[in-house]
Amino acid sequence: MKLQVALDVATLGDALSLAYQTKDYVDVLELGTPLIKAEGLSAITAIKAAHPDKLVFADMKTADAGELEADLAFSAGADLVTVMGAADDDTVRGAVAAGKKHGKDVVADMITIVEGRVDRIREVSKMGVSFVEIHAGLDEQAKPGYTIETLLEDGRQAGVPFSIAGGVTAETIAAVQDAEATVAVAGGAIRSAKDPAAAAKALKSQIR
Ligand SMILES: O=C(CO)[C@H](O)[C@H](O)COP(=O)(O)O
Repeated sequence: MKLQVALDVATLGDALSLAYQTKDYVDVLELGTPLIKAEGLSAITAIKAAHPDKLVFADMKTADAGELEADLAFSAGADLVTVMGAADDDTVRGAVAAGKKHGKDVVADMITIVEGRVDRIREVSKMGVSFVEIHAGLDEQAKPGYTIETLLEDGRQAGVPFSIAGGVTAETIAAVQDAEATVAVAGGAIRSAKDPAAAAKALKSQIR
């Protein structure tokens, strides 16, 4: 299982700093959606230039114009780009077409889909995405009673490659691996730690 750090910060300076602190322990550097909105696609280019040996994940969360938006992100240097799993099928297929053109990967972000998530995961997988991100966003996580277990259960059922995002911590990462996720995404557990490098190292050390 790979470890992905979500650089959920609002400035390129903060993103470069967090990436630098955690680079020895993570496989994938994710530019969070707010970062891309704040700094633009050139932030993707800057992170890739600083870390050419890492996979750079642009969390575009594209909801329309899939081919155009994915093409822009890949052209800026992204290795992986997200499209909303809830988007129109043609949006997903468009993003996949851009991925094929660049020889890179498209990930369907299943955020906001709760009911019928496993069915939609299987549908988008047939459209050619490389894997799905089973994801509870920050707002969903803040609701009372949220547990990562609902994400893991859908991953076990889906029968396709998946990542997990939404509350991956030192306490939950072992369960994420047991569910056979291909990638664990950690944002707050690293970003909000007193020592982000130590937090990333602690997560990585639990990956078998
Ligand atoms: O994409 C995101 C929000 O839309 C976050 O990067 C992702 O949810 C990470 O969450 P956490 O901070 O719980 O690890």
